[in-house]
Amino acid sequence: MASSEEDGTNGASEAGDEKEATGKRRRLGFLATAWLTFYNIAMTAGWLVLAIAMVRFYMEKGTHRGLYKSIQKTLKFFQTFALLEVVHCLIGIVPTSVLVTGVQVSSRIFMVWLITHSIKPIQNEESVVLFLVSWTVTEITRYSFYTFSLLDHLPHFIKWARYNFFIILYPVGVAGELLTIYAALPYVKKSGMFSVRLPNKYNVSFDYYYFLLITMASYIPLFPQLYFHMLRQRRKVLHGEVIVEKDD
Ligand SMILES: CCCCCCCCCCCCC/C=C/C(=O)SCCNC(=O)CCNC(=O)[C@H](O)C(C)(C)COP(=O)(O)OP(=O)(O)OC[C@H]1O[C@@H](n2cnc3c(N)ncnc32)[C@H](O)[C@@H]1OP(=O)(O)O
Repeated sequence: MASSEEDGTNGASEAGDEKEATGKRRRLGFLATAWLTFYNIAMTAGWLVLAIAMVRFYMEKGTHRGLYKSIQKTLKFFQTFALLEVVHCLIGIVPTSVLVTGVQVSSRIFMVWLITHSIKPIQNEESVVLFLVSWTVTEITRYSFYTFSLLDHLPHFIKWARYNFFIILYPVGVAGELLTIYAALPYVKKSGMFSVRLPNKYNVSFDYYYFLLITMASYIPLFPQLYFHMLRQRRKVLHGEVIVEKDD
């Protein structure tokens, strides 16, 4: 292998990467780096456990029916734990927008707790498998990307996967979520769950059925914002474009 004196490039670029990585670590500080490394390893492991459990269930049962019930505890724990990512943004230990992360995490928490946990008749819909598989592949990729980045040993495939898988997985996952909410509408309308009717002493009414319709409509303006954010990140990381993010 040519020595750095001969080509003057390998050594310089490697030194530059090392300096940038060290700078990033220094910028974060030891405690933040240690916490984020632990957090990302734990989340990678959690979503890997979920992936293995889903594959084993399907191989043993040959059907998706009952799959959600078999993995719901793991899903609820690790997806709820992801709320910490909003805190990471708020305290500034990750450079992500609070708004972007907040919308992403709230949509997941909404799907896990206010849809699939709360509306049992839709737990065996194929659309649930659609978003579960999308989420799982995405999160294993994303958290392992963060882990390897913090450890300064980022495999090229992980970096490539982080900024390419979402191109397909994001729309597929959103389709799964919207189809699941749509499948829940008849039950929500008939049961009147989570709704408050007039007259009541507070003189306030709330209809969960119409709330779900509004939530589905909110995907139209909100999802493209997240998707374009990822495309900007992709251009920045894979093509070295300098992206000046407007202050979110
Ligand atoms: C009450 C009802 C509410 C309902 C709300 C409805 C809203 C509906 C609209 C929204 C619909 C979305 C539905 C979601 C569906 C799916 O997720 S389907 C599955 C596929 N999904 C994806 O591919 C998206 C995955 N999500 C993300 O990537 C993130 O959540 C993100 C916030 C969208 C983008 O992440 P971001 O962090 O901005 O990009 P990165 O390039 O990964 O990171 C930027 C920099 O930050 C560093 N960083 C971030 N987190 C960490 C961490 N944990 N540890 C260490 N470092 C971290 C990262 O390293 C980058 O650093 P730099 O390299 O220095 O930039």
